[in-house]
Amino acid sequence: MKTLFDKIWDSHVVTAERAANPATLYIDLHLIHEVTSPQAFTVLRERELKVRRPDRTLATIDHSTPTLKDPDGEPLYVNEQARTQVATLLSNAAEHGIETHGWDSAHRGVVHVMGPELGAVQPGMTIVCGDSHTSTHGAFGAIAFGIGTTQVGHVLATQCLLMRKPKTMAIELSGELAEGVTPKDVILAIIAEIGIGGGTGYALEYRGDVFTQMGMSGRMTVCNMSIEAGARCGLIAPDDTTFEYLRGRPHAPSDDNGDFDAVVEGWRELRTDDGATFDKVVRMDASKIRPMATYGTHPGMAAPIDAIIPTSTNDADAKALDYMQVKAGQTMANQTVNRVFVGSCTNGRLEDMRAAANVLSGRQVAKGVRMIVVPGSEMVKAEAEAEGLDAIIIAAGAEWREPGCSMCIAMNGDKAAPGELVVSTSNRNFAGRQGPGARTVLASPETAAASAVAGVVTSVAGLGS
Ligand SMILES: CC(C)[C@H](C(=O)O)[C@@H](O)C(=O)O
Ligand code: SF4
Repeated sequence: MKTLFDKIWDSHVVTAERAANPATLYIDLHLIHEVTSPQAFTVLRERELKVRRPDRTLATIDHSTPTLKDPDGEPLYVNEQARTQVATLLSNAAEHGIETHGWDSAHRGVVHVMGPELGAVQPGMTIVCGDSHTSTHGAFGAIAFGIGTTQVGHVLATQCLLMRKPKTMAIELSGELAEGVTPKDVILAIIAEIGIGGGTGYALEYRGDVFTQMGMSGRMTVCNMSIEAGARCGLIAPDDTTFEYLRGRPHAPSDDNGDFDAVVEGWRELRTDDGATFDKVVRMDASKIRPMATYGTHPGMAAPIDAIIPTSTNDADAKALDYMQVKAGQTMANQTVNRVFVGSCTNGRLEDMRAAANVLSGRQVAKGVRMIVVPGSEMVKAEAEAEGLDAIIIAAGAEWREPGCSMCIAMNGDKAAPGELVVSTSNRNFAGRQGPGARTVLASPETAAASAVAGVVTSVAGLGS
């Protein structure tokens, strides 16, 4: 009897872990972007090595790409460094024959949005990327984790990675979600419960009806933030929702002649066997989860929007409250909002755009609030526009931008001013993440849009009708 994680791990071990030596793990898919790959390609060049499996490598540009273009359609780079970083990725990938989604691709986007959209991410795979939020892809029942630039080089050269096997942790949610509670609220509640170090050393498996009832978008939101609980990867067993999402996508197994269904039969084995044991089990009651917001400077400092901010028990937490200009005993509800960002690999998918547009429809962004909505990929942008979501968002007074990481990390110039409070659908609220001195409040797209309308932090319910 095995857990899902163990099944996938065992089927990818090339050489086993022995006392001093980590296991050698075969990697099925290597995603690359402009920030963490340049150095790795330089090393490859110095050693006169080739990319071992260009066909298992997929490149995109996302972090340093501007979300505004000039009237001629040329991207407005924030500086030369950003332009060079993007150009370097494009030339490295071309030189090594890697499928690349640059400015001219209808599939360009944040790496963790576009990879799944292409159907490149599949159940049972091992997936890496020089990016901590690679955990996102665990939503497909894959072992997916972030690696450093040195390891990016190793994988480019060998398609393998040295790694020690993590322990396994089940996160079991029972009961049903209350109305208005979203996948983002679920993962924020989980991180608030287990803490930002709670998952360290573990691979998480999210279990229970709450997750099986989520669409792929919601599952990706949850798995995306596994790393914020300290776990390098988090998985959800694949099921019909997963298989139907993948059917017909460009990189998925062909749907001709019943081929896809034959592959699905194998994928159905990818679940934790009844009676298999985890190293640790965390149980939570899903019905108690409420719309969440962060109040501090890490994602574990999260609570229901109208819950009292707890008194700090250590200096770091006290400093975080100071930075956020909030006090223990207050709530996040009704804190004045300056900016709203909807986007990122956590909440930049079509469902998230719909959620934001749904709240904004027939309403106006409050005076003094600047809201930008950034689709996670060109596909998300095109699909959202086909549904008319851009028109709703623009009519409400928000900006509709080009796809990319944007204000999630503020590397491309999209940032908040010092002291500004940003309600953001991204995954990290670290001090300065969205610009020096900027204060980030993590929340769902629904809460972000409602807060934009109200001008203060609020859930959708708080807007009234
Ligand atoms: C730039 C990249 C290495 C980084 C990551 O690893 O996650 C970024 O995507 C982030 O979200 O902080
Ligand atoms: S959207 Fe944010 S979290 Fe995701 S890859 Fe980009 S910078 Fe990292």
